[in-house]
Amino acid sequence: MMPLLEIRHVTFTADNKTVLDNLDLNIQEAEIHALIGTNGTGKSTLARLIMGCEGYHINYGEIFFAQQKIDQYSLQKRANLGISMVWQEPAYFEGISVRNYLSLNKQAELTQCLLSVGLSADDYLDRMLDKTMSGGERKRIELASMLALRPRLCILDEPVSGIDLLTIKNIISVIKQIQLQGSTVLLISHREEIASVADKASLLCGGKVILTGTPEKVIHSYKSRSCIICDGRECNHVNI
Ligand SMILES: Nc1ncnc2c1ncn2[C@@H]1O[C@H](COP(=O)(O)OP(=O)(O)OP(=O)(O)O)[C@@H](O)[C@H]1O
Repeated sequence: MMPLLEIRHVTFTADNKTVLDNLDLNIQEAEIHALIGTNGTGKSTLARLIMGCEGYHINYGEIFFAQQKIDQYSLQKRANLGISMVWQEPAYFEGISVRNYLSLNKQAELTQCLLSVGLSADDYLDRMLDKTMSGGERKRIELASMLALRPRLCILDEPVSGIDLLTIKNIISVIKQIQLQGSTVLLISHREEIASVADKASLLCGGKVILTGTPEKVIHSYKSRSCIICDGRECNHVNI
């Protein structure tokens, strides 16, 4: 089966530093694929390269989405193909209410979307997504927007950072719900309880994907071989 997202031999250099080095990664349609790796190994950088963010152009390699080569496409064109992301740091949207941001017509759907992330429609629908809302609240609403938007590929970068412990269970079920609604999910997370909801996982180290397998296998390898040793600069694990 052809993967939905295919990253072939991607190299990315920033400030004379090779962040991603001949990286390969395949993500199959409808799977939740967790991407694991220590701080600074390039997980968010890879997400930005897939999205097509400003300043993020691959130096070498190719990125295919649904069999189209997308690595030269603009962010907008990729978004139109159905690639969407919840950022590690949730954004502010001045002048936009939660109701408009979620842009669903039916009140019942809006209510359900917010309930999924543990928020009440009565309290939140008419609030603004600006500085009057906390980071965790904005993050939850961004996650709810994936349920509303139903993108073909949903990239979640550390979906529970800033989320309180009591809400983490809701977020895990939202990730599963996003998949059930038909999205493929690239799930970036350090946290075992989050990564273990995935169908498959990949371990990033030294700018490369060095292992792909079940989340259990990849988490075990990550913990026992401790990528902290190589600190993302020089990988001792390439020969796993
Ligand atoms: N535009 C850029 N300019 C300079 N350095 C960059 C740029 N983009 C990424 N980097 C560097 O690439 C490395 C990887 O960063 P990235 O944020 O992708 O790591 P990460 O794996 O997502 O880390 P974390 O788990 O801490 O979120 C970092 O050392 C970062 O400073």
